[in-house]
Amino acid sequence: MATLLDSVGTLTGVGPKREKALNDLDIFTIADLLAYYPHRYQDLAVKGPSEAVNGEKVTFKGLVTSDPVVTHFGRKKSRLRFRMTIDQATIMVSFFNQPWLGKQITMGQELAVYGSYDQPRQTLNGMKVIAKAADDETGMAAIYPTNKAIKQKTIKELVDQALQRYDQALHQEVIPQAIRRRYRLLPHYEVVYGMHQPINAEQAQAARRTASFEEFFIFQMRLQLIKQMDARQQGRPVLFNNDQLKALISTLPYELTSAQKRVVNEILRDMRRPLHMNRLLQGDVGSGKTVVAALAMYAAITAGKQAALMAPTEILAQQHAKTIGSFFDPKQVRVELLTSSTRASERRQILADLLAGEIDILVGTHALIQPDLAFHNLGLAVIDEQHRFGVKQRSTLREIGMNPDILAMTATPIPRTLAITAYGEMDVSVIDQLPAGRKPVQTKWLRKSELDEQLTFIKDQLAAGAQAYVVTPLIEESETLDVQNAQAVYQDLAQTFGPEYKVGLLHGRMTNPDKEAVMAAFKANQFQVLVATTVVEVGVDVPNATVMLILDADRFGLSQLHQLRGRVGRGQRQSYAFLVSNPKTQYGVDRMQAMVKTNDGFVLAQKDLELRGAGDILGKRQSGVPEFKVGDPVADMQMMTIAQEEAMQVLDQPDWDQDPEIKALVELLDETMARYRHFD
Ligand SMILES: Nc1ncnc2c1ncn2[C@@H]1O[C@H](COP(=O)(O)OP(=O)(O)OP(=O)(O)O)[C@@H](O)[C@H]1O
Repeated sequence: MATLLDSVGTLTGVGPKREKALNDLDIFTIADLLAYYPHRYQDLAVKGPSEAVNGEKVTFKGLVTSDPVVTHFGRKKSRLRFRMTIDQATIMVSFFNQPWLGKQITMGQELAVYGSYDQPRQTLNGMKVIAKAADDETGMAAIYPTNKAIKQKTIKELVDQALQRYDQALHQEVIPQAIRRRYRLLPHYEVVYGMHQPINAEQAQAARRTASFEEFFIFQMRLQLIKQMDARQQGRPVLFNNDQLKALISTLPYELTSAQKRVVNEILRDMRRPLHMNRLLQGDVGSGKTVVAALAMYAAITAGKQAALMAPTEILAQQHAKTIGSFFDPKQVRVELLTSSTRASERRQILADLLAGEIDILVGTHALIQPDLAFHNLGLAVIDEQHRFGVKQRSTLREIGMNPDILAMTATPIPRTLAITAYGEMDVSVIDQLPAGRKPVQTKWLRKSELDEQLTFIKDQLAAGAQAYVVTPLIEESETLDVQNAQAVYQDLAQTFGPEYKVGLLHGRMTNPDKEAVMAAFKANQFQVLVATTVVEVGVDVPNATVMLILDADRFGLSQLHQLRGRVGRGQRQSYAFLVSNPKTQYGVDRMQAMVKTNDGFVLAQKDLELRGAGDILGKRQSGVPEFKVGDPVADMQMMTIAQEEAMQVLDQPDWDQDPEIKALVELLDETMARYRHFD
């Protein structure tokens, strides 16, 4: 029987070559083709000049009342003009650069022309001649996104063919009726027809609304299903020793904040359950995520398991290994660091000890997900700065790591709706409180001309024993220029602050051991000013630093600026962030003002989301936010939230997939489930 999962290759006129071209547009099945919606429409409804609006695109139908005249200008440009009488009115029609039309148009002919209407001049700037426009014809011509190998016309014909052949199948529903009623959504076949062949703009819009919901709903059903399957599959409780944990907590140099205590409990509850943990730990910069991770790892150790922590950069891996090591008695808990710069002999030893179960915690970078690396008994994997690792790495981790519990940490506050899109399959814990005694960072925006004055202020801070970061921006994506710029700033400031104070330099072109050496020296206060490119962006922790000076601050996104600012204000002293910039646009001004106004990462992330979109918050390359074809998860946040809630409720019903009414949905998800099983 024909189903929507048939290959597009089954359509007439689709040979192997065309099929390949369709595949390039992500069209594999009939369902994909029918979900390949137009991105806009041309209103082809025939109108008279009296109904037409100036500047609007219209179709006029009338009699050609003059011979068409072609005028050439230059070598390639031309204009074709003729008069047309429509009802009682006469207008002039022009076509630019289509001289061949002159041969097809003759005086006395009935003609329909689509174009844009200039009312004061009574002219129509023609775009296309419509062959057989009947008076009663109404309609919108769908315009599809295409590639070189596939033309508009081809897509249109294939869609028409599929609509005819698979009409029956379109009567199966994607969204359960109760949900459709609740949100006044259209039945599926009306959506498909309304998207591809709408009669008017209103119908197209109504179809798009339901189509967006369908897309979100299917997406959420997939995520929630994955979550369910994830939870069902692994059933190994981590039976930790509460007394040992309490003992460790009592040795910490500070009291945990109540938010830290709450999330530790959330994590421990997950770990103890015979289900697989997949949890995201969110906390604003400096909120104290590291100690939470350390406690979770220790819990695994008391249960006789190992733990791993993956960081996005070597500097961070190094720092984490140190901090985490400092929480434990080295005789009881062995922490090792493994990065790509670990020496071969040392690496071999680590691998052997890891397999023998002699290492309790392994901290590292991507170097941790190598195929030759095997744990004796990995119970928990902590992934820092989650969004820099993709879903793929997460599954590799599964493959090599015997499917441990996963705790992902991110310092980038993610607005809730974005979180349910990017991390919908994870449970989320939020540390929404900073350790006591922190003074909010004072942020000031200054023009370049005011910089010298501030340097004096910074000098005073250094005199009081504090340290300062100076950050130089990315210049037009060129690392060489970045480095040159950072070097120039470095030399400049070495003059300004020297010889009393020492200045260091850190940039992306340095080798990892060099970077580490610089960071370690800065942390040890061997120099007081660190000039750096954005390599210091995430996670670096030097509590004695109280000044963050960011040059050309308008080149950074809000979330990035907030991350940078988060490098200071980590100790008891008052800290300062100076944003130096002369923004050229209102948008730049808005961003500087937002930074001055609030210290709340969530507020800024929300603002960034509104101003720049999701990719910028989560990092362009690995945003983790899936692309949507029809719906816009930012503009339609509320709809996404509803889709998630409804999807969860559907999945809560035991035999939801037996409902014959939503057969189309079940079929779509079957495929996902199969694919997912294949990964495991
Ligand atoms: N409960 C607490 N009381 C006092 N200080 C704390 C507490 N928890 C953590 N700290 C300290 O706060 C600083 C920030 O902690 P941590 O480095 O874990 O932050 P983070 O959440 O990882 O932030 P970022 O994402 O900015 O790196 C550290 O110097 C840490 O020692």
